[in-house]
Amino acid sequence: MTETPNPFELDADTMTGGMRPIRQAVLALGSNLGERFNSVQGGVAALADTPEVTVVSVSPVYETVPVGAPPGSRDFINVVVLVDTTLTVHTLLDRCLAVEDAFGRERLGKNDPRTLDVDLIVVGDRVAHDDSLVLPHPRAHERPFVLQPWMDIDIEGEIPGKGFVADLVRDVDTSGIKRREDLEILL
Ligand SMILES: Nc1ncnc2c1ncn2[C@@H]1O[C@H](COP(=O)(O)OP(=O)(O)OP(=O)(O)O)[C@@H](O)[C@H]1O
Ligand SMILES: Nc1nc2c(c(=O)[nH]1)N=C(CO)CN2
Repeated sequence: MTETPNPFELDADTMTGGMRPIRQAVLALGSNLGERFNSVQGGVAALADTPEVTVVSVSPVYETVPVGAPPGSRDFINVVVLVDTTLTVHTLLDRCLAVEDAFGRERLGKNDPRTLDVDLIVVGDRVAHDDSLVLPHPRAHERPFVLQPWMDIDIEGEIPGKGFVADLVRDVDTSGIKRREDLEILL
């Protein structure tokens, strides 16, 4: 006889069946080398194509003065993306790195010009601190090119341990970031 499972009853199978919670993650994409907008557009499309990742929202496009980059570096194109995901944080990071590679990312010196950078800013309230991953991203709270686009699409955004994005953005200099009304990421 087959039994209809009771969805309200948690049994051992339910607990060990590999189900993972859906978390909202915030990702920041940037490019200051090559076809900057095309790389960011392609990066967002590749994330949207990822199993177990649903893109919920994409920010307006910003052109931003490079922060901490070698002299002569070109301005960045930056966007922020909100996703829902059941991937583990390390699988999500691996996917971000693979998307960077697919768009010709070369890993040269710190902050050297790059075709595509995909950073994990927060993943739910997960905290991580290992060799490959730090969450929340340790510099996001001081980066206008992350905070402003994030606030545009998530007025209640928060960096655990740092505060609300709407408050943090008031403490940074946003004079180096300009919205590109002529550009829009399409899904
Ligand atoms: N939250 C995170 N998001 C993305 N990469 C991270 C994160 N935490 C740690 N890393 C590690 O950082 C490594 C180097 O990343 P990358 O060279 O893209 O740094 P960056 O984006 O240039 O600089 P920054 O970390 O200041 O944004 C990655 O291989 C990854 O393992
Ligand atoms: N404007 C801007 N500056 C940066 C950026 C970026 O995406 N935009 N990324 C960096 C390292 O991730 C370092 N500096």
